[in-house]
Amino acid sequence: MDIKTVGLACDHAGFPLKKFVIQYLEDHGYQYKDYGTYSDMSCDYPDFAHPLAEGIESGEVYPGIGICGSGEGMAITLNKHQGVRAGLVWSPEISELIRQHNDANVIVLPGRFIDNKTAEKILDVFFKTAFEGGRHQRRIEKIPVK
Ligand SMILES: O=C(CO)[C@H](O)[C@H](O)[C@H](O)COP(=O)(O)O
Repeated sequence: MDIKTVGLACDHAGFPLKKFVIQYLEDHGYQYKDYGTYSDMSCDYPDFAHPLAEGIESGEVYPGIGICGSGEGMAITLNKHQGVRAGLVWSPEISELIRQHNDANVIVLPGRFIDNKTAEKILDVFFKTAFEGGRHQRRIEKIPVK
């Protein structure tokens, strides 16, 4: 994938894993923009998911990484935006598939259910995997609500 500035968003439950992800991005030389939250104080994931989605839709960031406890709240909110294809990922295999088949522009991680090592493997695969196009292009074109 053609990485520009990586967009980040999390809630309090995703904050510990986001700190690890930021270190990962810095270690690999990736630029990033962090839409918050910036601590583990209890907060509401939509307040950070919507700004990330808007950053994806405007082209300010690509790709995005969303993190909350289960990943579900982030994924549900991000996918309300027509320009976002966010995939919830818990294994490297799913990470590969959301790029190959779904051309996901945001990866969502369940911060309370994966460890740092697994997150690292998931991100390695996400960043290096290309969209396959073909039949999958036809399918993603049918996703937006007319
Ligand atoms: O959105 C979620 C669940 O679908 C996330 O996992 C949240 O991080 C979680 O709900 C936060 O829970 P908490 O009890 O308020 O810490």
